Amino acid sequence: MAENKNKSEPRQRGWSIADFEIGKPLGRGKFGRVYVAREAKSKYIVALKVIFKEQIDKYNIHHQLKREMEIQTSLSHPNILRLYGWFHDEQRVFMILEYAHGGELFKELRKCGYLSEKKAATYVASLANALAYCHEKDVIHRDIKPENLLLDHEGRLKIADFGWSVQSRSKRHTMCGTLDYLAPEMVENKAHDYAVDNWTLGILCYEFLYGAPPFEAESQRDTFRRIVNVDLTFPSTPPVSAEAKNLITRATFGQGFFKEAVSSEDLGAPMDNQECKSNGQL
Ligand SMILES: CCc1cccc(CC)c1NC(=O)n1cc2c(c1)/C(=N\C(=O)c1ccc(N3CCN(C)CC3)cc1)N=N2
Repeated sequence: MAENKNKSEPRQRGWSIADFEIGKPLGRGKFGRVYVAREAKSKYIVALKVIFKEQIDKYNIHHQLKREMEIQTSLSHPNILRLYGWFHDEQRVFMILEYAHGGELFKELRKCGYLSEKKAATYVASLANALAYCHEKDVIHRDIKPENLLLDHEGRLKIADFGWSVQSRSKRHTMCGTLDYLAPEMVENKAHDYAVDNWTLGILCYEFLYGAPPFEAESQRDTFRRIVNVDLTFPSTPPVSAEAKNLITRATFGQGFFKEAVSSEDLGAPMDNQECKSNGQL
């Protein structure tokens, strides 16, 4: 992001809309629009997300927006869209986002119908790396879908829109002493926290390779039923390797596998009682 000519001097004042030349609109979400913009001094290209405060009040999304900005500013990974900073005026909140020149991944998917295994594998690997990074920082995105994936000028995948992400409660999940007396839902709860994103990896891999998500159905009710029954079928075309099908199966059916395989490191290493007492946390 733009820095003062004199690198050593931190920016004296916050950003304001006067610092930016606003370009064409890139899209609109439920709560605001995103424009391509250029920082006037450095000519650095960014995406400026504009959210009207009356929308924030109307939908009561102060906490969600605050959480989105805190989480996304704390993340720095090649496959996660950067949030460089933010500012506000009387009516609006502005988020200064990394500009992804390649646009939305789902448009590429809709244009091609489905992707080659090589390209799908590249995207799934990027997603897995980004999600592993998020999970190490106790962040769960929870809304990974093609519409929230962008491409940079080199075609590199960028996860955007952390509006539904949460900071997992894992700190309080660090187990004190033995797991032996914990109820299944406690043991599974922590493991399931992250599994929601891991499940999505399998769904997206399927959609990259077949052009549609695996549990699509006429009605939401039928989709729900297919998901809970993990009603996973592989069409005969396009041809997909056994390895790819295995990855999808393990990421979805793997839920059962995942539960059985939950081990202590998934739950945060047990702390000895002394540390627990000092932290006063479960
Ligand atoms: C408000 C819009 C919105 C709603 C909900 C979720 C999201 C995250 C994806 C967003 N977008 C968002 O936050 N965005 C943050 C962003 C961002 C969107 C973005 N780029 C683009 O949207 C874009 C679109 C098309 C494009 N071209 C299409 C035609 N091609 C020939 C040339 C390239 C080039 C760039 N860069 N940072």
